[in-house]
Amino acid sequence: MTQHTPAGLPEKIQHFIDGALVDSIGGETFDVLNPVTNETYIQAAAGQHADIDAAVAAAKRAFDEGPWPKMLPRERSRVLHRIADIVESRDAQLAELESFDSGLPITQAKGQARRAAENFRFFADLIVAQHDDAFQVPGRQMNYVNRKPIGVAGLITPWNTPFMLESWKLGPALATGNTVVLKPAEFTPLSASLWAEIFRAAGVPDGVFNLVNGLGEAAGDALVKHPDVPLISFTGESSTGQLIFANAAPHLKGLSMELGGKSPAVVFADADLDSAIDATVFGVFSLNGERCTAGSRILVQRDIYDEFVERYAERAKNVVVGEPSDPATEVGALVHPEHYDKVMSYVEIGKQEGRLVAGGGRPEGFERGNYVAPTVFADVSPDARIFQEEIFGPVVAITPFDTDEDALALANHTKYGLAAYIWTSDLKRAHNFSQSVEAGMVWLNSNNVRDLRTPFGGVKASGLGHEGGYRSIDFYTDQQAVHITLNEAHSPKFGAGK
Ligand SMILES: NC(=O)c1ccc[n+]([C@@H]2O[C@H](COP(=O)([O-])OP(=O)(O)OC[C@H]3O[C@@H](n4cnc5c(N)ncnc54)[C@H](O)[C@@H]3O)[C@@H](O)[C@H]2O)c1
Ligand SMILES: O=C/C=C/C=C(\O)C(=O)O
Repeated sequence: MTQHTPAGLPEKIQHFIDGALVDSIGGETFDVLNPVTNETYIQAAAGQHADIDAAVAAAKRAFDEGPWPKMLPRERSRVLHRIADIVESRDAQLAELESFDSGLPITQAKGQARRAAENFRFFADLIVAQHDDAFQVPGRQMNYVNRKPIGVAGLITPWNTPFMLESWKLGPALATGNTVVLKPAEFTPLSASLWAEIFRAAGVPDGVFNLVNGLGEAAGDALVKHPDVPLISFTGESSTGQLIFANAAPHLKGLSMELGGKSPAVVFADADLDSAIDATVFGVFSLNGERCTAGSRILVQRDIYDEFVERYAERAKNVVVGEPSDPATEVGALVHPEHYDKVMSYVEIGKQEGRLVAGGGRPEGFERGNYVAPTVFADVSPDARIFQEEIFGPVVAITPFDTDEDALALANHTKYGLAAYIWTSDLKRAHNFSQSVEAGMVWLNSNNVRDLRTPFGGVKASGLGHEGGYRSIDFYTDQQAVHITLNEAHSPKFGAGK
């Protein structure tokens, strides 16, 4: 298998601080691996405390002294629209880079930049239309809300769909007038470099957007602990989220946490089975299974269980595993050998815990690279590790249930609460189930499609707060309440005598 290498790879990956591409102050670098060969294909600057200090200082200066937070919404909006236009025009290039760096199939990497662009457009339009609350108490007082950017936002992002997930934070943080320091995931730093070029070309002032690459324990940790960074928006594993929560506590920072998941797809006997199978196969094998909202536990009503398992396993065996740049590929290479080892360890655990009906290891004909055959375990008990723990790869657990109550209990029997998918032709059941299932997002008889303006987030160990649309605007702004007395007659007159 020959791998297609995208044109225009940079020589190295640098930080972008105060409008300039720079190496780490101490010259530290780390290796970035190609997931198809596991060879180092590029070096990236490894940010340390001092690099984060420099980036935060630039962002703080740009916030305190620069034009960005003070610009008229109309002016900032124009810049954001220019960003969107450039991002959109680079969809094909971005898809190639993303697929090469992360191992995502090229067909699934395509369109992500367009989605990111749409997100910028939404916030560009919203800040122009934005109005805030005012509460009148006639003849007595007036109260209104002053919405203000907060300062330097620290954005920490994961390696699955990196560019798009970065855009979910960059769009609203910048639209509302904050300045930012982005620390992208170390497994996939390539696409984030594009932001530097894009923001520069769109006319974003120096220091407004800063990028520091590096490991979570060094660059990420320094950003979280920096006293001049009042906001941290984090997407990643729940365990990392817990650590960040603790590290941010001494500063009482604003936190938005989009964390892991082990989302149930519940298939009732009255479901449209063809559509349910299409969606549940896509739900865990798209994006290589490296998807926070993956439907990685499928709960199937007993009456249709055997048929479902049989049909599902057949489909999984037919999913095309291949080189990420091949347009026929449906599942590519996992992002990194460390992650591959983790996923493979769960495949072995699954063989002890469930009945293997598809996959179960490396697909035939793949001697190198992080390839895992789409793997399906049936008859998985609810206390099994592969039912409870996020695998984040092309591995799914199927479990039977009898009644609606059983289905709900199984769906909620996990520490996570990100997404839930429900398949039934009974609408009342679907809506009742949605009300009781512990999930931040529910899809009813639906594939994983959604509008980016809706709130995105999880409950329980899957997160804290929501991103998307107005929720993001609220996170990235202070809403200062201003109160005015209109009539002194109603004011207390302490000490003025009777
Ligand atoms: N809920 C969501 O919106 C959503 C979306 C995508 C991914 N995810 C989750 O992300 C995880 C996969 O991503 P990952 O493996 O990159 O997650 P991760 O937690 O390992 O890393 C995420 C980011 O945090 C940084 N980091 C690591 N340790 C840190 C520390 N001590 N201080 C500060 N930063 C630190 C990393 O360098 C990286 O940039 C999965 O659990 C997945 O479910 C959630
Ligand atoms: O892993 C997270 C990626 C999810 C993508 C979406 O939910 C989306 O594009 O709406």
